[in-house]
Amino acid sequence: MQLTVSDILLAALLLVIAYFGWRKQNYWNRVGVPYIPEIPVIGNFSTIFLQCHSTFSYIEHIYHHTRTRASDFFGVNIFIRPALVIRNPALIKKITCTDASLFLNRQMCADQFHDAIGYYNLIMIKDPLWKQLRGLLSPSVTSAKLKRMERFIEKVGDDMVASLDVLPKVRPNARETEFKELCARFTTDVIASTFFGMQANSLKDEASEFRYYGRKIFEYGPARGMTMASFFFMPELVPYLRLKLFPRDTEAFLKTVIQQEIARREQNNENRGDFIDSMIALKNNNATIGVTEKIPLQGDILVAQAATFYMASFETTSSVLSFALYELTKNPDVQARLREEIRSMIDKYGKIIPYEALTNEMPYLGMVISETARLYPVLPFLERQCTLPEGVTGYKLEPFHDFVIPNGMPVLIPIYAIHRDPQFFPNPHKFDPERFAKENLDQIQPCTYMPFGVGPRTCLGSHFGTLQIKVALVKLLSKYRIDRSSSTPDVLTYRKNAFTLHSNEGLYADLIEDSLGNE
Ligand code: HEM
Repeated sequence: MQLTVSDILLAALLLVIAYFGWRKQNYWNRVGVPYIPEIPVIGNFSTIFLQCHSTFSYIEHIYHHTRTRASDFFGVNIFIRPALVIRNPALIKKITCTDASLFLNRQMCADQFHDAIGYYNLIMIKDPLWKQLRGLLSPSVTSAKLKRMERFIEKVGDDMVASLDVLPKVRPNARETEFKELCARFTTDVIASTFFGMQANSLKDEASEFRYYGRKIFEYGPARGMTMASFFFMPELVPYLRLKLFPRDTEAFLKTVIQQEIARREQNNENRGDFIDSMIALKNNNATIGVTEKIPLQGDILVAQAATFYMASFETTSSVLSFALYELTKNPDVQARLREEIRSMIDKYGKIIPYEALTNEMPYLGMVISETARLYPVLPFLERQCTLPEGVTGYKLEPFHDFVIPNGMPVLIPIYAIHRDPQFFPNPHKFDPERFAKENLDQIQPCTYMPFGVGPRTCLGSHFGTLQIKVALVKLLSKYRIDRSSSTPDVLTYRKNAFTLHSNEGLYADLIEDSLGNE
């Protein structure tokens, strides 16, 4: 038999693949950490990358795997890179809070040179630039700023109810709607109005540009799905493939509208006290980030901040809001109690419930939202990367284990699986807002409830997101009671090609006119 050059090359390639496969499998064996067996070389997340499984179901599967369920943590391989998944809440606390300074970064990363908007933003950027940027952006979401935004959110809430009022009736006083699209339109209009001072009109106009381009960010067809998976699972590939965090046309749209708005306000000397004004102030004060090289917050870098707040805001908030409405549909007792609370506030304050009352006087509303965010966390896992000072090669996990996390290793915190673990939340699949009643809060262990993340890198918009959900629920439930419709799904399954929690099923319900308080 004669061997050709291509036979020899193929054999050599297979040998290299087999060697890497063996080394990877061997890594977790060598360091004595339980691990999830995988397809050699391709790693544990290949089926996610190829969009065969939902990330959420897969994370839950490996979390309860017989090989790992008794351990504080276990190993997985993200293609050829070993990563650690942490199960033990005390260890999560140690890594994300006590020793947070060594785990400030996420491993996902955009291309610094060809994707300024994807790279220079709070979600992707690495410390120390992250700390500087967070310090500059935090003042734009203080409670004083949120209080000022409330009237704009109320206005969008009224638009949302008006958009329901014109739906065709399926029975006298009953209309049917689908909550996912409704909520995405609500949160799109809110972020455009409150942060950018613009009318997105997505509740009124199906062809709204804001909604069209926003939808494209989270619409994961095969190409976009793999692009997003590369940011998470293979960040090294991102610069080579020139991948961009935002779809190109969405980026162009956001760039144009944000730059035009900045220019318009500067020309007219207009100040609305919103996010765009904060961006203008940063630019005019010559704010910079960077240690040796100072990078001015101007041009694309300024746009990057507005664009990522837009991305981080509308999908997350609408996800929690739509699942809350779905659970209220399925749990009429919870809904009745919540409507009673809303009725008492309307009796006290009238139709516009002040910011302070929404925040401090509606405990049941807060409990319903907290329980929704437990059962339906937006992300499957949080991720961090071990980043040690020069000269230090490893982070010791003692007294938990003698394993030492090497510099650069990704660490995953499987929040979806932890939130649904009966050890931490008895009867975990039951929607039970009582878990978050004041008298029950001490039963929730630290670092078992993390819908907004944990530690210094936690969500910057958690209060803003919660406020939007509160306003929307109050507006909708003061006018309508929600009933099951013939299309309300009993059980939900999750999309395989999404990194945020998305049901395959539409969240349909009947809206029954049943106004609280005087019209
Ligand atoms: C209910 C709605 C929301 C949920 C459930 C949510 C959830 C999250 C989660 C889980 C993280 C990762 C935290 C971590 O790694 O520890 C995050 C980060 C972030 N979120 Fe949210 N989010 C919501 C709304 C918002 C809103 C409205 C905004 C903006 C106005 C926003 C802006 C951000 C930003 C900028 C980060 C990155 C923070 C950093 O790395 O410093 N989020 N969010």
